This record gives sequence, C-alpha cells and structure tokens, in this order.
Amino acid sequence: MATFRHICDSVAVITLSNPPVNALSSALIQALQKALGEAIRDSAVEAIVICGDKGKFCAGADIREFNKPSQKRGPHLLLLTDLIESNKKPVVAAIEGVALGGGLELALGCHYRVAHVQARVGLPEVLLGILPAASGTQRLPRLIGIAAALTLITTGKYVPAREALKLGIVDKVVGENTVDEAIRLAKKVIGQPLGSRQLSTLPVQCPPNVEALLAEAMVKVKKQFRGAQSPQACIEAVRAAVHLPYTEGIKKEQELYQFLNATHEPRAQQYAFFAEREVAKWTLPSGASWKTVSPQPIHTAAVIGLGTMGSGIVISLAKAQIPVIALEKDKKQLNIGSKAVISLLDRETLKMKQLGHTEATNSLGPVRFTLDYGELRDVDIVIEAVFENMILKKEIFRHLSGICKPEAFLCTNTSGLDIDEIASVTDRPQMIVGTHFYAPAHIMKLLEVVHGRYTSSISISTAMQLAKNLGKIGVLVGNCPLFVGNRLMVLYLQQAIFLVEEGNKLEEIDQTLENFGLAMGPFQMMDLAGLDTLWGCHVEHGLARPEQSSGISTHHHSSKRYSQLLGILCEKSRFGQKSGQGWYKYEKPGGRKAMSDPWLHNFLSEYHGVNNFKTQKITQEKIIEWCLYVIINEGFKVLEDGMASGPEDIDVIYNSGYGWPKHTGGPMYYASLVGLPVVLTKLEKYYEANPDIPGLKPSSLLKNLAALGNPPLKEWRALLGSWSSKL
Ligand SMILES: CC(C)(COP(=O)(O)OP(=O)(O)OC[C@H]1O[C@@H](n2cnc3c(N)ncnc32)[C@H](O)[C@@H]1OP(=O)(O)O)[C@@H](O)C(=O)NCCC(=O)NCCSC(=O)C[C@@H](O)CCCCCCCCCCCCC(=O)O
Repeated sequence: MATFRHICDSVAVITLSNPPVNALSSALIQALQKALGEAIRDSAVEAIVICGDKGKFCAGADIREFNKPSQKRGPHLLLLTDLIESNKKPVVAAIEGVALGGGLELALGCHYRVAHVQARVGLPEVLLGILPAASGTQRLPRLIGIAAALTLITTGKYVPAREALKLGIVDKVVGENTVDEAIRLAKKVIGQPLGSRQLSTLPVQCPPNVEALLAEAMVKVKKQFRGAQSPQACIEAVRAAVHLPYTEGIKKEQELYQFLNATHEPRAQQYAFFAEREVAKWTLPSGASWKTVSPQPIHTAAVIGLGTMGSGIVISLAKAQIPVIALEKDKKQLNIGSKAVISLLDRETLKMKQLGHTEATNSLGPVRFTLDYGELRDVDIVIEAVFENMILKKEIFRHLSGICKPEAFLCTNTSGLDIDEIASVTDRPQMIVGTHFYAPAHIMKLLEVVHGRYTSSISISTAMQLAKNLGKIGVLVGNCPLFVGNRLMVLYLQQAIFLVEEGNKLEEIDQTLENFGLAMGPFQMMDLAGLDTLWGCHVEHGLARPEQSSGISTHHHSSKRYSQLLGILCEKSRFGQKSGQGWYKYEKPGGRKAMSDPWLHNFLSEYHGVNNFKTQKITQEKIIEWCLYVIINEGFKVLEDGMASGPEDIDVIYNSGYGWPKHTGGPMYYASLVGLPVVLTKLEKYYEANPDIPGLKPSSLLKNLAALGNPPLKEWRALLGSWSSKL
C-alpha cells in the first residue's frame, strides 16, 4: 500500500500504491495515515511529497468499497486532508495521470500541487450519485471561486493540467519528472509560512451576485440531470461554503452525503459505472474472450459514404489519429461530404486548442478524399456508412472483396440490417462486423458491435478495441433485426404514438418522460431522428404496412396493432427537425427548438374522430409504465434470445446511446428498482387489455425471475441456467 521513503535532503516521499488507479481503499487510507504520521514525527523530515505509483496520482475513493458498512471503512479521508493541511511541514502533491474525486480532495489538503502536463483533475462524484465528501465542496470554492467550483462539482468534468493551472487548482505544470519537481518545490518552501496555503482557513471570494449564480446553477442542473438529486446536493454544499465557516460547511457536506447515500441513486450510478467497464470484457460462447484474443492493429482506415454518419465516423477516426481515406460515389457528393468533414475537423481542432492542446493541428489524423475504390487496397479496416439499403450495401461489399487486402476488416455501419446477408456476398465473411454508430458519430459514446454468424473472434476483438481507441463504449450484440438498442426503441416509440391516437397530448407525454429523466421525450426524439427514417424502419421490420391509407381504418398488420401516423406525417412532408415540421414545428428546417403546432393538434383530433379510437387519457405514472415497461420487457426477450450477454449490456446501450437517466442505472436496473413482480403484474394487465400489442406480452425470463421474488440484477444470470448468450 502507501510506501514511505526518505530522500537524503530531508523530504519524505509517500507513494500511493493500489493498482490499477491507486483508488483510496480503506487499507490505502490507513497506510497513508501511518506513513504521514511517521513523516510528521520524524525530525529528519522537513517536507513531504505525496505521489502515485505507476504514473497515476489517484482516481479517488475506492468505489468498490462504497457499500461496505461504515464501521469497516477505517479512517475517513476527510480527517486525513485536515491532518495534512494543519501539518507544519509543507506537503506537496505530485500529480501524474489523474487526481479525481477523493484524489483531488487529498491534493487540495496539500499545501502545493505540481501536475504533469498530461494529468487531469476533477471532482466526478456527481456522476456517481454523491458529492465530494472529503472537503472538496468546501476547499475548492476557497481556491478557485464559486463559479468555477460550481461548474467542476456539478458537471464532474475532468480538467487538463494546463486548464487546472489557469483556474488555480495547481501551482505548476511540468513536462516531465513531476515528482522531482515536487521535491524541488518542497525543499524550496521549507520554513516558509503556510497560512495562505491552508485552504480551509481562507475566505470564499464571493461575487456580489452569488445567490443569482447559485440559482442559475440550480436551474441548469435541474434541466441537465432531470430527476437526479446529487447535482442539487452539490449546489447546496457549495452554498454552505458561501455562507458558513469551514467546519460548519463540512458538517453540511457530510449531511448531504448521508442524505444522498440513503437514496437509490449512488447504487444505480455506481452500477452504471462498473457496467460500462464490464461490457468491454466480452466473452463468446466458444470461450474466446477479451483476455484470450488479441485485436489486430489498425493503422489506416477508410470510410465509404460521407453523409451525416460517415462524416462523423471520419472525425472519430481522425481524433484517434488514425489516417482515413474518405470515399464518395461521385464528384458532387464528394464535394458536399468533404466540406462537411473539413468543417467538423476545424471545429474539433478549435475545441482541442481551447482545451490547451498547443499542437492541435497535428493531433488529428490525416484525412484524404477520393472517388477511387482502388485507393482502399491497403487499408486495415473499411467502415461502410452509406444509407440503409441492403442492395446497395451488398454491391459495395462485393466490390470491396475484390479490392481490399485479405487481412482487411470490413465493417458496415447499419442500424439494423442483417450482417450475415451482407457477409454472404464477400470473400471473407469471418471479417465482416456490424458497427452501429450513433449520430453524431464523433460525439456519441455508444458503438454497438454486431456479431454476425460468421464473424471471427479476432474481428470482434479488433472492433471492440477500435471502439476503445475512438473513446467509445463498444457493446457486443447479436445480429437480430434492429440489433439491441433500436429493437427496444421502436416498441417504445410505438407505445407513445398509440397514446396520441387515444387522445393524449404528445407534449405531455414528452414532458412526463423528460421529468423521469430521459434526455428527450419520444416525439422530440422522433423529430430528431427523422420520421421518414423511422417510418422506413417500421415498414422494413413488419411493424407497419408500406402503403398509406389516410382516413381508412386499417390499424392492424398481421393482427398486430400499428399506427399509420408516422406514414401520414411523412406523406405531408413532415419529416421532423430536418424539414422544419414533424410532431412539432421548428423555426426553420434544421431548427432545434420544438414548438407545439396547432395544425398538428387539429389534424390529430380529426384523425381521432375519423378513426373512432377509444379515448384513454392516462396519468403520468401510467405513461411511464406504458412506454418504459415495453423497453424492459423487450430487454428480457433480448436476453432470452441470447442477443446480449447480460442486463448490463442493455443498460449501457441505453445510458450511453439513448439518453436514459443514469441515476436509475438503465432500464434493466430500473426494473429491479421498481421490483420485477410489479413490472410483471403491470405488463400482464396492459397485455390483457391490449392483446394486439405483442410488446406487452411478458417475457418468460421476466416471469421466471419474478417468480423468485426480486432477485438482485447481479444474481439473474446464476439463477437462470437456461439463459445463454448466442453471440
Ligand atoms: C481513473 C480513470 C480515468 C481511468 O480510466 P481508464 O480508461 O484508464 O481505465 P478504466 O476506467 O477502465 O479503469 C481501470 C480500472 O480501475 C477501476 N477504477 C477506476 N476508478 C476507480 C475507483 N475510483 N475505485 C475503484 N475502482 C476504480 C475500474 O473499474 C477498472 O477496473 P477493472 O477491474 O475493470 O480493470 C477512470 O477509471 C475513472 O474516471 N474513474 C472514476 C474516478 C471517480 O469517479 N472518482 C471519484 C470516486 S468517489 C470519491 O472519490 C468520493 C470522495 O469524495 C471521497 C468521499 C469520502 C466518502 C467517505 C464516506 C464516509 C461518509 C460517512 C457517512 C457514512 C454514511 C454511511 O455509512 O452510509
């Protein structure tokens, strides 16, 4: 654990050591306390440096210990920060890699902070459903002021060393030998007064409008993290720093921590944190896994199609410094596509510069534009991103087979087409992988990696590693229609449309689901995705008939209920944001601000009358059940079919790709919060009343689990031997 050694010139260096990220476990805190005590008592020691082993200062409290009973936790980190600060010998933190959460709080207890240029600091506790509870909410505002502290504490944002220097969080940034520099600084300040370096003793510099600032932050977090309590508690803790002396502020911090800890949010968010890491550890039924199969290196890539998705994918690759060849089918499209890519590249370069990367122009991989397939001869991977058309995709893959080197991986960016059918026209079906990016592809974190029947484990390993290199979360899913994310999503959207057919207001449905915490309601989401795209998808996957029949009562397709509304709106050129009108109207085509549309309301009431729909106004609680329980139910069906490895995969897909509120853990975790028997009973009731909606028919897996009570999600797999991955 913490190691303690003398440096000849009277500086003790204490190294935090708890691989892989030097998280502050009880044992490490105890060891650190012991090492500090020894250094303080040792008269030969005149200054102390705290650093982290293997180039990482500290990633904060050990999250795995959060559920440990408090009596087993050992000394509180808070006491340690006070011990350090009140020590008469100067203490310098040498920050390499990361100083996050409790790691930064520890550094704030030190009198000085030296950071390596590539280090990042931050207080991400809010993202774990808690707040910085070892004095971070009290010391940081005293160091950098209220406004900057509020931003850091309520967003959990990681700040690169240069920005941290500008903010005043660190005293010095160095390019190398951080520990040596910290030792030099420690020696230099021996004997100097430490009063001004003891943050707890400093006043908080408050701007005159501090209350307005706090109120503004509150409005912002209520919107940004709808339904979550920790961001609001963070603001309350900072407010305490403004109004109360340090010790009182600390009491408030602890009170708020305990309040949050008694809610479900910390457990849900921490589950989501580990789930994100779990999904990277893929295993196939054959036994091949992330541990046993090495990915192939990707030195060069090509992207085919420079529409919205293709352009975003090019930027993602360039950001990961992978040289890209970007191909379009004709001069006109190449011209449009290359302009879009260059403008996005410029924006990314600017962003990187603002983040303090001085050589930003050199830090994006080169992009070359071409019309010539021959240029793809030597690339390591091709990602095809043309529009969703099987015939076109097959033609491209047939062509690629003849051109690309035999070792090249061929990926298709599709949101639901059959990977095996595409693979069947190639000379290398084992190297065909589905890579379902989410728009905008250079920003969204999720990448569904689709395993086709023939896809080899090396291809999977390579695609999963590529996801990581692109800074994305790769989730391995099976090759079922619409894959996992969209398979659940179409049912949810359909449920929302049925509610509108039954006389409910779409704005109320959106608002209810946003209040639940979803990033946007279903109708706003449809407008963003494009109603034409969704309609095409409904038709393609048998959820609706292709032909339109406005006004005629044909609301069933193969005895399943479906709605014609999407198709009718498309017929009227209401495609959503892109056409300036869809479920809502927008200030212009491409506009973002959704406004209620009186035309649509008139149209809907006529439609309702002509089609003789039953009127069924439902409560907010029922809107949530009706819309969200189909996601959960289909999630269980996905597990039954073996199309995802576990409930964690579904939760990660929803948290990172569909704006599901992480403070509920994800749809599957949320089901366990509500209680599986409750979810089942509600689904049974809704299905009985609506036997023409198969999405409501409870899955057998859900039934089997609910029969066991409400077993914790972690036990689902063990309890049901029959459930197995078919990836
Ligand atoms: C650090 C990272 C940036 C590294 O990223 P990278 O991509 O390199 O790697 P991975 O993310 O894959 O991580 C590698 C590996 O490490 C594990 N891990 C990472 N961080 C932690 C951690 N903090 N704890 C444990 N494990 C961690 C990760 O799971 C991987 O493991 P694997 O097995 O899969 O290899 C990145 O990981 C990152 O961003 N990490 C999160 C950093 C973070 O969020 N830190 C904040 C932690 S919370 C905190 O610090 C709280 C503090 O404010 C202290 C509060 C004190 C509270 C004490 C409670 C007493 C209160 C008294 C009231 C009592 C009430 C009661 O009893 O109930």
